[in-house]
Amino acid sequence: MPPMDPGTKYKPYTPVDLPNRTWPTKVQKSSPIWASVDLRDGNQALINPMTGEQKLKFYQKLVQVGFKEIEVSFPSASDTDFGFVRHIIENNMIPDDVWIQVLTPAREELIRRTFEAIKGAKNVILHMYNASSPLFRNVVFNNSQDQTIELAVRHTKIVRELVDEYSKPENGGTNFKYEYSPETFTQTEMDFAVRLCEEVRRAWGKASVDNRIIFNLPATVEVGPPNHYADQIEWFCNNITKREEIIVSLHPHNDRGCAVAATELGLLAGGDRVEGCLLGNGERTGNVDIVTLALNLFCQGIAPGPLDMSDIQSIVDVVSGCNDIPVHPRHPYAGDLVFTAFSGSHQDAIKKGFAAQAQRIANGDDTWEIPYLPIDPADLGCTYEAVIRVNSQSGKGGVAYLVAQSLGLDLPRRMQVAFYQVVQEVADRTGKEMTTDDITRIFNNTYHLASTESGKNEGRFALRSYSFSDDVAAGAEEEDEDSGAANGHQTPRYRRFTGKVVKDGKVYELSGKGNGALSALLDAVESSFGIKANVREYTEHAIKRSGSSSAPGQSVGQGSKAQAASFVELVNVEESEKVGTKKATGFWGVGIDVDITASGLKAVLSALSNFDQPEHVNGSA
Ligand SMILES: CC(=O)SCCNC(=O)CCNC(=O)[C@H](O)C(C)(C)COP(=O)(O)OP(=O)(O)OC[C@H]1O[C@@H](n2cnc3c(N)ncnc32)[C@H](O)[C@@H]1OP(=O)(O)O
Ligand SMILES: CC(C)C(=O)C(=O)O
Repeated sequence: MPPMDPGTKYKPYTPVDLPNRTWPTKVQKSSPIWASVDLRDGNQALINPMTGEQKLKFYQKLVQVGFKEIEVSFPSASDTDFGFVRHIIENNMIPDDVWIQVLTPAREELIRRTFEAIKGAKNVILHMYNASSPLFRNVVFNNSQDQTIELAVRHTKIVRELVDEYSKPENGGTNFKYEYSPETFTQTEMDFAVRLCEEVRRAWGKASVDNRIIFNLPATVEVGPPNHYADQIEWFCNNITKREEIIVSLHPHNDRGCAVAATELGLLAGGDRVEGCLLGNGERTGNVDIVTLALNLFCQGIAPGPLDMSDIQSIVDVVSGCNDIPVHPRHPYAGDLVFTAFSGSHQDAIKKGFAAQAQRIANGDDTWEIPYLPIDPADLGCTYEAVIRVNSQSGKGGVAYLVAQSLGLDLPRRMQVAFYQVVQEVADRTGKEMTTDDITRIFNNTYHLASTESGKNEGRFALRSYSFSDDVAAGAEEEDEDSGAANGHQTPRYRRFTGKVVKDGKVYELSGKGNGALSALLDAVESSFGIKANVREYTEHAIKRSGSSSAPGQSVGQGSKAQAASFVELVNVEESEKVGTKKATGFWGVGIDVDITASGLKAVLSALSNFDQPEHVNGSA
C-alpha cells in the first residue's frame, strides 16, 4: 500500500497576519458567560430529536446546573420546537434571571414564526444567522459579499421591528438581546467578517454598553488549529469598532478534536462568551463540551461562574438519557474510568499522594496535589471507590490500597509484596479485573479472617481461649487469669501461655513460655506440634475505617469498639539457621480483635496456618 498522500486535494488554512498577537502570554482569570445550545445545536444533530418531555427534562437540568443563557429551540423548525418554547413560557418555567435564546435563519417568515414562539417571555436572546464564507456564498446562496451583507442587514431590520413590537407591554413586554452569527466565520475572509458585523450592528441600531450586541463567531466546522481560531478572535476584537458595545461569543465545533483548546485560546484572545453543549453533543463531532471547559477552569482555581457540576453523574444521566448517546468512559471528568488507575506505578503514586494529602490537611493546607488526579473526585460528587482498580497491570500498592479501603488494614510493606503475589497469580490466570470484593475475599481466605466465629473460614490453626501468667522464677508460677495483665509487684522473667488452640479441626490444650505473648504461644506450638517458628516481623495498628466517600487515610477508628490489627511474619527456625533469618521464607498472618494481645496471637496462628514445615503432634486433644 502506498503511503497516504493528500496531494492537492485539501487546502491548508490561511494564517492570520497578527505579528503582535497577545493571547499566547495571557492567563484566564475569570469565567466566561456560558450559553447552552444543547436544546438546539445538540438537538438538531440527534438521530431522533428530543421529544417534548426529553427537552423539558434537559432544560430543567440546564437551569439547575446554573445556565443563565439557554438556546431552547429553533422554533420555526417543527411543532415540537415551537410547542416547547410555548410550554416553558406558559407554565412559568423560566426563572427571572434566565434568558432563553431562539435561533432563526435570515428568512422573514421564519423570523416572524420565531417571535410568535417567544411571545410573553421575560428575557429573550434573538439569534439570527447566515453563512458568510466563500464556499457558502458561492455554493449555497449564490451570493456576492455585498448580497450576503444585504441579506443580513435586511433581516436584522426585520428583527429590530419585531423586537420593538414585542417589547411593548401590551405584546408581552419582553427584554431582548440580539445575537448575530456569521455562520462559517472561521472560513470567512477576516476583513469581510468584520465588515458584515459592522453593517449588522448598524442595522440593529440598539447596541450600547448596557445592552451589548452579541457577535457569535462560530467555527461551524473546525478546519484549523486552535491557535488559528485564537488569532481570528484577536484580529476580530482588534478590528471591530465600539468593542465595548459587543459581546464576542465563541461557538466552536470539534471536527479536529480541538474544540476545547480552541475555546480556551479564543477566550484568551478576547472571547467573552461560550456557546456549547454538555459533554460535547452537537453536529458531527459535536459542539465544544462545556463540562470540560468549566471543570478545566475549576481545577485552575477559577470558579466556573454560576455553573455547578458537583453532581456530575446526574448530568451524565440526563444528557445521555435525553440524547440517547452514551458518554465515553474516558470522557474528561465525566467518564466512568477517568478517576481510575489500573497500572501499578500510578496506583503506588496515588496511594502515597493520598497519605501526603492527609498529612497536609492535618497541617491545615487543603491544596489538592495527588499524582495522576488533576481534580478531587469528591468535588464532582464521586467517591474514591473507583480511583484504584486492580488487574494484572497493577502492583502491590494498588492491592494494599484496596485492602486498606475495604478492611481498614495498613499492610506492612513486605506483606504487601506477599499478598500482591497471591492476587497477581489470580489476575494473571483469569485475565480479569480483581474487584474490591474479589481482593477482600482472597485476603480473608489467605489469612483466614472472615467468619472465624462460625469457624467457616478458619485456617489450620485457630485460637479458642487463652490466659497468661508471669513466671517469676523457674518452677514458681502465679496464675493470673486476667489475660496477660502484668503482675506489677515483681519483675517477670517469662510469660506463660495456657490456652485452647484448634489444629486441623481438633482442639488442643497448649502451654508454653516465652519473653512475650507471641513467643510463649510459639513455644507452646513447638512443644505440642513440633513446629519451630520465629517471629521475623510484627506490627499492629488500630483499624481505620475510611468509608468510600471520605478521602483515603482521613478518618481513624476510635472509641470503645475500635479493633486492633496485628500482622506477623513467621520464619522456619531450621531454614533460618541454614540461610540466615533475612533470607528465610516468610509466612504472613493477620489477627483482628478488640484485644491487642488476642489479635497478636491470632496473627501468629493465621501465619502458622500458612506455614510450610513437617510437623508431629505431642499435645492431647
Ligand atoms: C450551523 C447550524 O447549525 S445552522 C442551524 C441549522 N439548523 C437546522 O437547519 C435545523 C432546523 N431547520 C429546519 O427545520 C429547516 O431547515 C427550516 C425550517 C429552517 C427551513 O426548511 P426549508 O424551508 O425546507 O429549507 P431548507 O432547509 O431545505 O433549505 C435551506 C434554504 O434556506 C437557505 N438558507 C440556509 N441557511 C439560511 C440562513 N441562515 N438564512 C437564510 N437562508 C438560509 C438556503 O440557501 C436554502 O435556500 P434555497 O431553498 O433558496 O436554496
Ligand atoms: C448557528 C450557528 C451559530 C451554528 O450553529 C454554527 O455555526 O455552528
